[in-house]
Amino acid sequence: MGKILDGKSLANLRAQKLKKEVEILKQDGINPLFCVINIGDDPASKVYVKTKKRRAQEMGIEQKIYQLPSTESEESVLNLIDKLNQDPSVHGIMVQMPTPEQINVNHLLERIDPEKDVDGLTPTNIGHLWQSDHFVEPATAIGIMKLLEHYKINVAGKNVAIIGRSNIVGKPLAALMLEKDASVSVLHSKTKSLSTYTRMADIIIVAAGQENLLTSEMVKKGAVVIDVGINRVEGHLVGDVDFKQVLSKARWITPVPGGVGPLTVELLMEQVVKLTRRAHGIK
Ligand SMILES: Nc1nc(=O)c2c([nH]1)NC[C@@H]1CN(c3ccc(C(=O)N[C@@H](CCC(=O)O)C(=O)O)cc3)C=[N+]21
Repeated sequence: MGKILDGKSLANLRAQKLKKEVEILKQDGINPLFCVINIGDDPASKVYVKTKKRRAQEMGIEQKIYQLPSTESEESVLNLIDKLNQDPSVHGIMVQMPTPEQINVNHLLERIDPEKDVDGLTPTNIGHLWQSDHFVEPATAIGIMKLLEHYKINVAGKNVAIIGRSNIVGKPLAALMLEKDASVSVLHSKTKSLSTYTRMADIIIVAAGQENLLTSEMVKKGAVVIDVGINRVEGHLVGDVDFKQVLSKARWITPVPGGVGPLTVELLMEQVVKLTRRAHGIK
């Protein structure tokens, strides 16, 4: 029987420390300010934005939400980003994904000042990530690394299988795993035999957005399984892993909810504070 990697508890533990850091900054007259741009009315995005807002409030971080209509032009979002880049009271900017189809998200990311890039997704910061010289990292990917570290799960020399090649999870996680000396396979919808890779893997990360994608036959006994999936099924949340079955085969597994999700939000808050300190030349 596997054990639970409790992302929610780790997020709360880290939040206690972060809250104190924010208090100290505020005593020095520095108020961390985080701006979220949400374009359109994707219901999942609205939930995430609200979750972040609540978390920011708990931390004493100010968050401004720019809710734009689904018809907003790319040009006008670029103008908003320029304005936030130039505003010295703004420490962090993020664009909630996905964006509507008239908008090329890469154009938006290119425009964000890398020093205000809370998500670590600007081309500059992705370059830094692959050069192993980074100061902000995509939140989900770094959250997973912190979770493994907290439970003393070493990745060096391990076979790591990542299912999903997104710019926000799969690719940056591959960079972070390589940096820690893992042997990484990045798998995706065109991979011929997923289980060939996953059965060899000591650590499996599933970030594909497909319910029950990872079943117990695909998992080596004693493996570590990290579920990044968020699927709403009949009003409740499930991940990409057949949790019940895989729990009995794995040594460690993350639940959904209460696994990677809360850590993603916590790491975003930490990056806001990190960028705030950096902007003010602290440490
Ligand atoms: N630019 C950008 N950066 C992101 O980091 C980003 C994004 N776009 N677009 C969407 C994804 C998804 N994401 C989540 C955040 C919180 C939970 C979370 O808090 N999940 C809770 C449950 C929340 C609920 O009940 O709905 C949990 O798993 O326990 C999940 C997923 C951030 N994302």
